[in-house]
Amino acid sequence: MPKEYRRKTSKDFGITGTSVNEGSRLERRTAGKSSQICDDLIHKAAQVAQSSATGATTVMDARRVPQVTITPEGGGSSREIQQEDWGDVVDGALQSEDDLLSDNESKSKGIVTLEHLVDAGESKPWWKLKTIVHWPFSATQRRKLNWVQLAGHKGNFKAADEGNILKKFSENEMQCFEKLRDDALLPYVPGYHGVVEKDGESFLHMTDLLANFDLPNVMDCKMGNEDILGGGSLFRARERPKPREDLYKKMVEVDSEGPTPQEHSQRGVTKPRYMQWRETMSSTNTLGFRIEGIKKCDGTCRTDFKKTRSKQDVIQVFKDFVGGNASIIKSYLSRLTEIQQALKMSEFFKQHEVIGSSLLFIHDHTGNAQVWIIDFGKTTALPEGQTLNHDIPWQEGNREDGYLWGLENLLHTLESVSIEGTSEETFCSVTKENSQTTEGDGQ
Ligand SMILES: Nc1ncnc2c1ncn2[C@@H]1O[C@H](COP(=O)(O)OP(=O)(O)OP(=O)(O)O)[C@@H](O)[C@H]1O
Ligand SMILES: O=P(O)(O)O[C@@H]1[C@H](O)[C@H](O)[C@@H](OP(=O)(O)O)[C@H](OP(=O)(O)O)[C@H]1O
Repeated sequence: MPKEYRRKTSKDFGITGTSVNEGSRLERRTAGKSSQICDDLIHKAAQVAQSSATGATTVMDARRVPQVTITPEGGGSSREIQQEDWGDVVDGALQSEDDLLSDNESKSKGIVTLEHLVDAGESKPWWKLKTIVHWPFSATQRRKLNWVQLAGHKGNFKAADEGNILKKFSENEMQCFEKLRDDALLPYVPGYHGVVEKDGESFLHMTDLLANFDLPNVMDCKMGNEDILGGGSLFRARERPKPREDLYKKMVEVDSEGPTPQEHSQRGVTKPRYMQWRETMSSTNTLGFRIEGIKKCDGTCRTDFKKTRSKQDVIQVFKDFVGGNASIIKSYLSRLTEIQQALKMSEFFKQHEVIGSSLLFIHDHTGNAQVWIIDFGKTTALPEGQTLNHDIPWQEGNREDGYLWGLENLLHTLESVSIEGTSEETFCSVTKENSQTTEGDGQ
């Protein structure tokens, strides 16, 4: 099932939020081998329901890996996760949409060429606009776009009119954009221009954040944690998840000792297990954010940050990303502080579990440096009257996403970059090869 359809249905999962735990902070643990993590999870799972380790933590404190229990659909009592839950091969029908293997080759790792959906036929009404009346689209505007996509699947985005892009439709994301129209976060999210439909396929029409930059440097930082059993993707795979070979291969590529003996023998890893492993290997569990990918102005791209975990590692990546430019770091810090303030004022943020969202950092040689909040595909509204803190640890049922905790750590990390200073400045010269748009395709 295509990802967009999976997303479309996510609102229908009947997510039942329970009381928000305002209380304790748990220490997150930075574990070594993921096999140890898995064992540890199983041993510690019994403590989850009553997990009440108390004590204030400072922002940069490492926290404990969230414990996992598997909750039957429709509520009911939780049970502890068992080794076989991770490794159970399910016969017959697929148990979850995430059991479907995703094609790793289709994951975007940097520069992509965005195609237009349009056909040359001027007389045909290819575009049916749902929420905007006028589509200012002429043949001369139909350029292919050399674009930067640091996460998600290739093909999720299409070129649109000048300065805009189309993203495959997701109900969650559309609802978020609609609500964000009147929210304090509006200046920090891509401009949203409605839903566009063509041949039964829908897209979100939004601002291309790269459009005002010249040879942009781009970084995607994924914020917060997955809600292991909540509105996030693991929710969909919680019941007897099926081991996936593609995830097993991705795990082995990073750490051959990552899989447990059972996972090795079945050559499969379930999605919840993989996602937890991802969080533990990267800085998500220790800092509340992780770097997903970077594209630099020289055209080079990196998405191999799965093991970038310590604060010092992250500092190093940021230093390299800004190429020694202290004023860029200063601009980023100031923009992040604004975002932090806006988040604290935002009604939307209070009422939503923000999962899998990223901060997109963009700067260029002119000194222009901005940060935006992107990707609301897995962001879900809480039940009426419920709100989140976003800075307390996740526990089953509390749906806390750790977003503000991650942001605070991100600010501290950038402050450290600023204090430590940067070595030498590097600049990019404009070349035809890495300029953003290519010639019109004549359609
Ligand atoms: N409005 C935008 N302007 C410029 N670049 C964007 C914009 N939205 C997304 N991107 C780029 O596309 C990448 C993927 O975006 P996004 O996370 O929204 O896609 P996705 O398909 O929902 O990803 P995932 O499957 O990981 O959730 C980002 O890392 C960024 O490089
Ligand atoms: O970053 P990685 O290591 O490549 O791992 C992917 C990443 O965690 C994505 O967020 C996730 O998509 P969702 O967020 O949509 O769940 C995808 O699941 P998928 O393989 O089921 O698409 C994972 O494979």
